[in-house]
Amino acid sequence: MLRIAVPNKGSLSETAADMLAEAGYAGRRDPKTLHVIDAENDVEFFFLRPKDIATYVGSGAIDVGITGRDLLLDARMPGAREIEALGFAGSTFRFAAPSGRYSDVSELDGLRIATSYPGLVDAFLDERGIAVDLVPLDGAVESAVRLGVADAVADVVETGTTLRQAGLDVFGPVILESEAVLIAGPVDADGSETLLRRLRGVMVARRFVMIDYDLPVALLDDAVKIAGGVESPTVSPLRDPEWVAVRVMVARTRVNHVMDELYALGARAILVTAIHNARL
Ligand SMILES: Nc1ncnc2c1ncn2[C@@H]1O[C@H](COP(=O)(O)OP(=O)(O)OP(=O)(O)O)[C@@H](O)[C@H]1O
Ligand SMILES: O=P(O)(O)OC[C@H]1O[C@H](OP(=O)(O)OP(=O)(O)O)[C@H](O)[C@@H]1O
Ligand SMILES: [Mg+2]
Repeated sequence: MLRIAVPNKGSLSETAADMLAEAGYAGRRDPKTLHVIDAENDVEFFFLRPKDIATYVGSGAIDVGITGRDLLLDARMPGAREIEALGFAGSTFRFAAPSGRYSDVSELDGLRIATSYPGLVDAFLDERGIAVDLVPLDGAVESAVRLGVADAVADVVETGTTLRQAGLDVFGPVILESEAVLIAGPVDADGSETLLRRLRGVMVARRFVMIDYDLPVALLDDAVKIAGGVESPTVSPLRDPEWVAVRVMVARTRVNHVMDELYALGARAILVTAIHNARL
């Protein structure tokens, strides 16, 4: 059985569980459940703290897992590696301090830096020959400067709201662009390819919709320039020989622009439908 680690709580847990459910796996009904056997799919799930998942996977105790790229690097487990970005929980990892206090990371030498990702920050600063006094905290790191335990922080930034509310601004280079990732251990486990293919199918279904429309055949080349599909649009004849029906996948984020442009070109009966799953 393939052993899969899934975040038991925090920002990653809900979407990770949703993706696995969409991929056809059995979930858990009770948030306190730590272990689920899905015999039909020949996998078992271990619900673990996201911070610990790279440790389990890197040691080989669990075959694959869902965690954050930042958490994977923070764990510094040589046996654990990213095999696929999963397209959710996107964030950047940044240094921040009271507005205008520092402009470059080199100014941090000898200062106190609060973070809940000491492994990640240490590796980044080490590479640049900067020695700081790391203050490891569990969360709400943005308050550490105001409360006087640190001169600057290094933390997850998504919208920047938490930083702004704490009177902090980012400075220096982007330490890391992070998102949720699928990780694997030192050996390729049986069944991990199937899991990966299923999760890719779920990502396609989340990212794309299907557009169908009717179009005068003379306009087909122009229409394909607007929406070319993943490989090539499907074109079917209509009873009227001057017209064709076209079917094409479009990124969800672009769908309204594409509809506007196709309509302006002369397409009619434009219909958008959801994709529930896919294997490309
Ligand atoms: N606001 C956010 N936006 C996007 N990703 C986030 C955000 N906060 C945390 N993450 C990501 O979630 C992962 C951390 O999850 P974890 O559950 O350890 O912390 P958390 O979501 O802050 O939960 P908690 O602090 O409630 O325990 C990291 O990969 C991090 O980049
Ligand atoms: O840029 P923003 O959109 O404000 O998001 C970033 C914040 O979100 C997370 O905090 P969370 O609420 O998980 O609390 P924590 O710091 O205790 O982990 C993260 O640790 C940042 O503090
Ligand atoms: Mg948090």
